[in-house]
Amino acid sequence: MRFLTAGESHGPVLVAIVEGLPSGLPLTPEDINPWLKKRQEGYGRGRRMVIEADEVEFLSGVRAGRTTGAPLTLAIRNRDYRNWVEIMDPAPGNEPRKRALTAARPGHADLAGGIKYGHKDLRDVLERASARETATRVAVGAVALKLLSFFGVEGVGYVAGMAGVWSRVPFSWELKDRLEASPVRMLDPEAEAEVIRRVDQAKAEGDTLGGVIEARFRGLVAGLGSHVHWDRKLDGRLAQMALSIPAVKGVEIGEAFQNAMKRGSEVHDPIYWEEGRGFYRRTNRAGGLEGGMTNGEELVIRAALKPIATLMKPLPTVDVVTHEAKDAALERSDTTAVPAASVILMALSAIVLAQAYLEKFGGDTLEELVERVERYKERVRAW
Ligand SMILES: Cc1cc2nc3c(=O)[nH]c(=O)nc-3n(C[C@H](O)[C@H](O)[C@H](O)COP(=O)(O)O)c2cc1C
Ligand SMILES: C=C(O[C@@H]1CC(C(=O)O)=C[C@@H](OP(=O)(O)O)[C@H]1O)C(=O)O
Repeated sequence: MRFLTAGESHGPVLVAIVEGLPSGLPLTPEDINPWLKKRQEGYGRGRRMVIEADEVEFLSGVRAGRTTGAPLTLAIRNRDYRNWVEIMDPAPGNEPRKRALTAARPGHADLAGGIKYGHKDLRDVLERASARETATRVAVGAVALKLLSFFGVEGVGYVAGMAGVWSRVPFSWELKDRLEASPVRMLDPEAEAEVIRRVDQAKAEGDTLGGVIEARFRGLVAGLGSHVHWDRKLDGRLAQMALSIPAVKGVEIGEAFQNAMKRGSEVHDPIYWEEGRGFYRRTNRAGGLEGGMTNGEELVIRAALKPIATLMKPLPTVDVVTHEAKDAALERSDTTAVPAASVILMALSAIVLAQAYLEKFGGDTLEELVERVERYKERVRAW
């Protein structure tokens, strides 16, 4: 399964084309829209999220509520486009550019993208660098998650810490639904209250915030990915996907950074076996991955998000046209997007996992795939 996305942040529409899905997968917008909504939410988001109400349209690949096996085209319209029609017009003209951006924002793609593609109006960079693009990828992730549900796999994304405050309530699947009621996708009400206070404070001071997000999957079979070649290692593939989320600068599988400072005897998860259950662990410090493969335990991936780049109290920069020292450009912006990013991390990880299932089990129809996964599960239980 492969996919491409296209679309600008303030253009008419965002699209994704997904190729390689099996036929027969039940799929309706209701499988996708709740995830798009969650991606828009979270305390600290800016005014853009009040304008948008993301909903997916199927432009190809689905008939009568099931995938056909043909490329699936997902489209999400930008409601904000009506305010940008002239500025985004593809026709020649629009010179001098309206709302041109020339004071490159430190931390955003503006300067490097401008140099690389030769744009002195840095809006030509911003429009595609914007995390708006993640709406389409989350839509693809929701399709992946739907596919995974037929293999008994479930995923969740939440915030481990943000604004300098860690959640002290460890994640458990029984508490999962509580996340939907938390404006910061945290399980710890005390931490949540303190985060909200700090977001308000940062906003009032024209500043921004980052955090640490976590995604988990349960129900995965052992043996997804492979140890035999670098580009088939699942940890590497998950990390690449995670690092492609705008503002993500660090990735951790399991308790990687804590483990690095301990002895092997304190870190590695002893192996046990039980009739009817097969191999299992009583601890999961490895985060469900060994040798670039799932080991049958829960998959745990964490990622670090830097604070948002656009500051309302701007940092010093240089104008790319005049070379004058200036304050960085002010654009409407989020104060923080950590809760949204946790949903993105889960959805994008689901894409990598769905790809790994499709590679291992093949099959052109959902029925074939499910049959093969079930047979493999039985074999592994008895192995
Ligand atoms: C959901 C989400 C929303 C974001 N919103 C903003 C924003 O409003 N303003 C901003 O400057 N950066 C925002 N970012 C981060 C920028 O997109 C990102 O920093 C930029 O593209 C540069 O890429 P890099 O940080 O990965 O180097 C957001 C990121 C995510 C994941
Ligand atoms: C639009 C989204 O996020 C945007 C990501 C973003 C950035 O620079 O990455 C900047 C802001 O864009 P705007 O100037 O239009 O408000 C965010 O709102 C979204 O997540 O759907």
